[in-house]
Amino acid sequence: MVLIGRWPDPAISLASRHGDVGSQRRAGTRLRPSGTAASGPCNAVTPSARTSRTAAHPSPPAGLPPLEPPPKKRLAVFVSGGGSNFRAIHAAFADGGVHGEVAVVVSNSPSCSGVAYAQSHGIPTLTYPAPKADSAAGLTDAQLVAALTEEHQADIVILAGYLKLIPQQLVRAYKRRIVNIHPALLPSFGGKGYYGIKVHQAVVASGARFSGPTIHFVDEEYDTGPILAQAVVPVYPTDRPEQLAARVLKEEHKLYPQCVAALCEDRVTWRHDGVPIMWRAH
Ligand SMILES: Nc1nc2c(c(=O)[nH]1)N[C@@H](CN(C=O)c1ccc(C(=O)N[C@@H](CCC(=O)O)C(=O)O)cc1)CN2
Ligand SMILES: NCC(=O)N[C@@H]1O[C@H](COP(=O)([O-])[O-])[C@@H](O)[C@H]1O
Repeated sequence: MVLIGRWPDPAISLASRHGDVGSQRRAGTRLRPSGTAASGPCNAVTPSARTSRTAAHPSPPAGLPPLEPPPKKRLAVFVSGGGSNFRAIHAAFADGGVHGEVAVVVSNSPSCSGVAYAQSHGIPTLTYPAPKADSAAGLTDAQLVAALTEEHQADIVILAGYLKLIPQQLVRAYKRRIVNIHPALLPSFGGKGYYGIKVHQAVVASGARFSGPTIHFVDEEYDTGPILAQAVVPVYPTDRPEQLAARVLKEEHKLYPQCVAALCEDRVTWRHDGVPIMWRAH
């Protein structure tokens, strides 16, 4: 796998910048969970972030109360099927690798295994939109926004294999706080009709030699929001779509938890022209 990233001046410290994620809810400045200034941008966080977080909890100056870590970011995760990306993110939270927690899971398919996994771990679940067959069973757009902002107090929204359009009302309520994972290198092979195996069928049919996951911020259309991170895998001319899907999915499960960690630790800033930059914890 080859990682592609932009490399502005690594000396810039993120500690003096405000991330968009979570700054709406916090008053004043707080020590970031890792307690360290970020160093250099990346499109994926290296495993060393975990050790730097351990090393970075400073002992308070004599006579002062111990520093309290900031509250964990609360995530709303949207799924439609197996939820393998949700499980990868949840596992990263469980081992303390990411300073966040899943507050609620939302699905258009209440019987999908992603919902079953959430319920087996005591995570509340919501249905949006209502399944066609039973319109009484799901939330309206307004009810969804109220549930996430008031009842569950979600800081960040994560789309993980979710197959329905996120409504304008939610996109506006969570400006620069909703991300999605797409199994191809956007802007290619994205948009309405490009989901699941259909994406990989199109990539193989095109003769492209590379593919890989894209993590992007969500706007009001499918797959057109600003790109946060990508990873690249080879596409072989002999590949069947299922083989490519498995190769890409393996990279999804590495890249998404790293991006979610950066969002939870306020290590994402925005370039003047609206391009997001993910900074590596050192
Ligand atoms: N407002 C946004 N909502 C969603 C986005 C987004 O970028 N902005 N991303 C999608 C995820 N996605 C690709 O990453 C995607 C999902 C589904 C479709 C699609 O064509 N869906 C079909 C219905 C499929 C079904 O019901 O089984 C359709 O709309 O006709 C395209 C891209 C999640 N939401
Ligand atoms: N356009 C959206 C899309 O195709 N998403 C894709 O659905 C697959 C299943 O996700 P999951 O195993 O996390 O449910 C994943 O490959 C994800 O990238």
